[in-house]
Amino acid sequence: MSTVIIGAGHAGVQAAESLRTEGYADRIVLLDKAEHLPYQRPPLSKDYIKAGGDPAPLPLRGAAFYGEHDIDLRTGVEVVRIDSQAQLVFVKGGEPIPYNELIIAAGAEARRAHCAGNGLEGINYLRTVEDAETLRAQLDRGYGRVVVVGAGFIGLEFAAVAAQRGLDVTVIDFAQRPMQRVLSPSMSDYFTQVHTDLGVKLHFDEGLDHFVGEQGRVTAVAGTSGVTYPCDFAVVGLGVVTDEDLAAAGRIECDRGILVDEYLSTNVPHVYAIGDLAVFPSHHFGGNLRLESVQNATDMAKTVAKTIAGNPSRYDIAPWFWSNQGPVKLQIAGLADPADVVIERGNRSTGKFSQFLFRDGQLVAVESVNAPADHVAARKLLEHDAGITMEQARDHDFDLKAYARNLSSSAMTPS
Ligand SMILES: Cc1cc2nc3c(=O)[nH]c(=O)nc-3n(C[C@H](O)[C@H](O)[C@H](O)COP(=O)(O)OP(=O)(O)OC[C@H]3O[C@@H](n4cnc5c(N)ncnc54)[C@H](O)[C@@H]3O)c2cc1C
Repeated sequence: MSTVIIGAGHAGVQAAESLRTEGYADRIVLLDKAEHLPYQRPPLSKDYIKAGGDPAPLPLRGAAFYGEHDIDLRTGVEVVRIDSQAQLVFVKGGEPIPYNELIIAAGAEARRAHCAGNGLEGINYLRTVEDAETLRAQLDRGYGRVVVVGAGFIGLEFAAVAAQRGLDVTVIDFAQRPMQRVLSPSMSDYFTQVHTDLGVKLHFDEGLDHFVGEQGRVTAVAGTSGVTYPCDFAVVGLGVVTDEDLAAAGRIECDRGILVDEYLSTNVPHVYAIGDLAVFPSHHFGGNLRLESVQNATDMAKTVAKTIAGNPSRYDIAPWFWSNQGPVKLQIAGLADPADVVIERGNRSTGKFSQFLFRDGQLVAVESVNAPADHVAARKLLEHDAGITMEQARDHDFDLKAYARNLSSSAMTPS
């Protein structure tokens, strides 16, 4: 008997560990096409590219961990095909590997810019440690102009570091405001100010039209408004795409990711999908959802491990996320919608506050700025479906921490 895991990222490594924690005693084979010891991605747009940042990517687990847990980690091994009838995975240049249970945890790739000039030198993405190394080398010069395409989390995290390191930073996005897809409008406004204070020039309603180059290297980014932004290099942060080919060839259903049910099972028996590539039914969202976060990857991994170890478990967790941008640690619990009613606690002028978001009178999300205690309390509330009322949120004497503490406790660790 064996479980094969495709992808040794946050989801795959956690799944392997959790299988052992849950008492799974059979063989675990963990495959990754990257050559590295599996590493953490979030620092790549944060501490790793700061001045004097970590010399090497932070490993997800120490090198000894895999042997100690009898996990057969094979790096530099790319899965090229799944035969779900014969229960085999085919790898590049190697023998097919049989499985009894298969977990697909292959993550996602940075979405490429499809426009004229996209093959020029100096156009960068930020997903892997190789990408981060290239960018770090540019940042180490400590000067120059960079244009960031995309005001999402990764683009803005990079922009903040680059500005703090003395570069001239411009960000363009076809959206109307920073992190539009995931933040309330008033929190976006706050981040506009944060980045402006750092010296970042933000241009919204400005799509990427094409890249301009000389002698094979990018020299400017042309926006859809007709304005051209000169640069020495560019960073593209347009989100991610999942590789559906691998799954589709194995007759596994996909729709902008691999479709799973609440047990994280695909339509094919004994095949599960977790992490960035899994599209799952969410009662917190009220529909199908695909999330790109460490919380989602690790919690899905823990859930699927329980099921495979003989304790079928549903995945139904209130999502949470964090992002570091300049002086701000943003933490989000739940999922915001632009139409939500916002109640602010704390004072944004102090740089430490939270926004409580209500939909139809129910608490649905909390966005916290440098307020980790609020975030931890919010996660507890949302996890227990024990939202506070709008009156309580407005009442600054209401003791949120005490209220959350009194809810039956569950394992929670602030990131
Ligand atoms: C720069 C950056 C900053 C981020 N910051 C944050 C943050 O602050 N907070 C947060 O919550 N999230 C953050 N994220 C998102 C978070 O890192 C992802 O949600 C998380 O990595 C998803 O884990 P995963 O295991 O699903 O995918 P991944 O971590 O992408 O792992 C997938 C693995 O599968 C391997 N693989 C793919 N295809 C194959 C194949 N065919 N054969 C073998 N191996 C394969 C890949 O090499 C990879 O190692 C950040 C991401 C990036 C890139």
